[in-house]
Amino acid sequence: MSPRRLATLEVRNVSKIYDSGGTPVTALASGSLILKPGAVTGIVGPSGSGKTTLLMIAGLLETPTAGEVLFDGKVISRPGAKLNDLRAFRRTHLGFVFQKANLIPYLTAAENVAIAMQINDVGRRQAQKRAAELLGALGMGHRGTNYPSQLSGGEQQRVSIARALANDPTVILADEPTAALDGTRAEMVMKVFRALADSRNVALCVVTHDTRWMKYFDTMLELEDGRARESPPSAAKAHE
Ligand SMILES: Nc1ncnc2c1ncn2[C@@H]1O[C@H](COP(=O)(O)OP(=O)(O)OP(=O)(O)O)[C@@H](O)[C@H]1O
Repeated sequence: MSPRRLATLEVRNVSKIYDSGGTPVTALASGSLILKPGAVTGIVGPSGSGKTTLLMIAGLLETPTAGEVLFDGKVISRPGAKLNDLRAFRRTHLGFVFQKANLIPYLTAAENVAIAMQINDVGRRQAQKRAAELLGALGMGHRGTNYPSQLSGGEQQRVSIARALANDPTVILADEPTAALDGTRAEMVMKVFRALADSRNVALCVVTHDTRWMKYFDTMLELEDGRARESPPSAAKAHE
């Protein structure tokens, strides 16, 4: 595995308009993000305000209708970009955590993490060793041989975080990662994210409805009707 690059991912003035059966739907009128090493950025806002759309554009899973995405100062995505060509870049530099852990049911926890490295050409032995280390760091070292169905929702989510970390990403993008968890497990996930930023310099971006988590954010972006506005995390109080 090549050593991780510390770099900033910047989403600059993007918008997204979908064609819904001939009718244009503005999912995101305007948004910008700067994800720096060691910083946790929260994206908050009501349902339908464009949070996931912005995250998908940042994660190179959607192209913007206007604007651009830069990594380390170089443009990597813009309108019409071929996202398939960015697959290798995504696998190397980005990690994703979703609301549902989406683990492969017939693989153990350790195999679910290792396979993310093996598809990046890491040998089986090395992948298994690192999978065990990552699960251990997330308090899941004793559950590596369990299948997803044998794990609680919070445990599955920790496995999915280990999987997101497998290739030592520069940036982790998380979409409602705590929405399916109870309070204690949700808080644990947020603490893990904060620790990843603090101790490993990962740049984190977390989409959430839950303003309880603003204490973990360095920067917060509020979306309303597809428009983004940066505010200090303390301003999230207004949502409560
Ligand atoms: N592929 C698509 N085609 C058409 N409209 C879409 C598409 N994806 C999203 N939208 C619309 O764009 C708007 C923003 O969606 P988005 O999922 O980004 O919002 P969100 O803030 O993440 O919502 P939630 O909190 O409910 O997940 C919504 O009105 C949605 O219906």
